[in-house]
Amino acid sequence: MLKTASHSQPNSQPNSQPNSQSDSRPDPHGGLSPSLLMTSLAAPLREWLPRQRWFAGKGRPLTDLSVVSMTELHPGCLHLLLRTGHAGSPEHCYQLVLGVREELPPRLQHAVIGRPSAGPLAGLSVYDALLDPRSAGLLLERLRVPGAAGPLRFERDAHTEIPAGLAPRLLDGEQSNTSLVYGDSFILKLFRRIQYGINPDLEVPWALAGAGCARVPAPVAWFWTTEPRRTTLGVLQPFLRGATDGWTLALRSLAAGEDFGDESYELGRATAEVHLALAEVFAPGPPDRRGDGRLAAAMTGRLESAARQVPALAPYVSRLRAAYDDAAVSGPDRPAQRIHGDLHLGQVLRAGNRWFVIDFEGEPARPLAERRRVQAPVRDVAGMLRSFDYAAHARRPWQPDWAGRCREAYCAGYAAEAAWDPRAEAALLRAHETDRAVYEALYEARHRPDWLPVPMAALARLAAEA
Ligand SMILES: Nc1ncnc2c1ncn2[C@@H]1O[C@H](COP(=O)(O)OP(=O)(O)O)[C@@H](O)[C@H]1O
Ligand SMILES: O=P(O)(O)O[C@H]1O[C@H](CO)[C@@H](O[C@H]2O[C@H](CO)[C@@H](O)[C@H](O)[C@H]2O)[C@H](O)[C@H]1O
Repeated sequence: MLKTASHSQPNSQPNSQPNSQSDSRPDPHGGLSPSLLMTSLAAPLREWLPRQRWFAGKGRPLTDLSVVSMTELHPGCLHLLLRTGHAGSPEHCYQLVLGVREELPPRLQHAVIGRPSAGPLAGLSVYDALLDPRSAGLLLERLRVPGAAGPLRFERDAHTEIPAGLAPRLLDGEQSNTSLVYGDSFILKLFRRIQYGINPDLEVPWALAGAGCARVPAPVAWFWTTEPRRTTLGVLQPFLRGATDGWTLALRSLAAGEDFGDESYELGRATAEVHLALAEVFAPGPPDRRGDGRLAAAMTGRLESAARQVPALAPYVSRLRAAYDDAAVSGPDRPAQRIHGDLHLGQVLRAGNRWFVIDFEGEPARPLAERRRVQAPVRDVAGMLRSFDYAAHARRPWQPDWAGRCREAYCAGYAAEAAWDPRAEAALLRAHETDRAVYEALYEARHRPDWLPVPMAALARLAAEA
């Protein structure tokens, strides 16, 4: 049984055994060194990367591109961890699965990355192999039959049956990562922007499943790399067939002029249930001691850093600081605990009449260590409240009353389950909402500049009220 792997003891070495899929040939890359590979790939990748939704360096010239690790998954299919650098910014690392063919058939034209004009791949077609059903199928096979390929390790929960040959399809829609759905039975999420270490999107659902929390789909297989250090790369979990995400449901409700109060109330209950389970399985931390000003200082630091990257924030900085200072008053110092960390309507799925919570990665722009830290549970509440505001903005004209009713109902549902009401901690909630909107401004500026006005409108409001 492989259940002892990366989850229950995230800092221990896993038990994976090489199997028949492991590369046993003396030179798995056929003489292709990473630097030689980049003589072919640098030019097409410079064009292609900035067009990807998950690429966090939009609008900033790419100064460096280098290979962190390179593994042949099967002939003509390379797994890459790629380091990117931008002048004056920290480096990022991305996961790519590249296919190489002489000619791309028409059905794969949408996956093309480029046709290198130099180096060992000159004249060949390079493409995103996750869009190729053959490579996607072979990836599932790797997970089904645990083992190693170069530095990559594939593991699974031996108790869950994963049938062979499930047909893959790429999940369409807006995503920060890339997900493949297999036979409507499983969904594999490949993390695109990689931060070294165990990803909370594997760690947290695994722990919650172990504690019997039925609000979260449990991981059934996963893969990770040993290079440059142990890092989660992808997670397979059951696909909730026929589920609809909260964002889609909220927009439908707005379009139909309907109330979303009952749904919001149930969502509040589901959030509290997950929080209670998290408090049970992960050790709590010392409360945010608001009185000592550390919380306000941390939020102010994030605001100032975001304002350096998003100039539109600058006019609001001094007023927004006041919202943080307001929170730095004495109040119930609730213990900090592991939370979702990036809770919004896109992270909740309703299947049947039940809400599920997914995507425990936390805010992708934050350092991994920070995302795995204990935080105030009110932060997740603030995230969802912001999401009602996003939905209300997505429908013209802006519908603040709809959002207001959702907020009240959501908090009431949370209070019914958690036995404390987030609304009773108004200043703290407001500070977290502001901090969250600052994060959103940074996220939108980097990934979806057209959406920047939504968090900016909230920040203008919050600043005016401060
Ligand atoms: N277990 C699941 N069952 C059904 N759909 C899922 C499941 N997990 C994720 N999804 C779908 O995939 C989308 C993206 O998943 P998510 O984990 O939020 O990825 P990302 O972090 O890349 O945004 C979700 O909005 C949802 O529509
Ligand atoms: O991709 P993730 O789900 O990990 O989260 C990131 O992308 C989200 C957008 O897809 C972003 O969420 C923001 O936009 C949503 C509407 O599309 C809205 O419901 C959220 O409230 C808002 O924060 C999220 O912040 C980001 O981390």
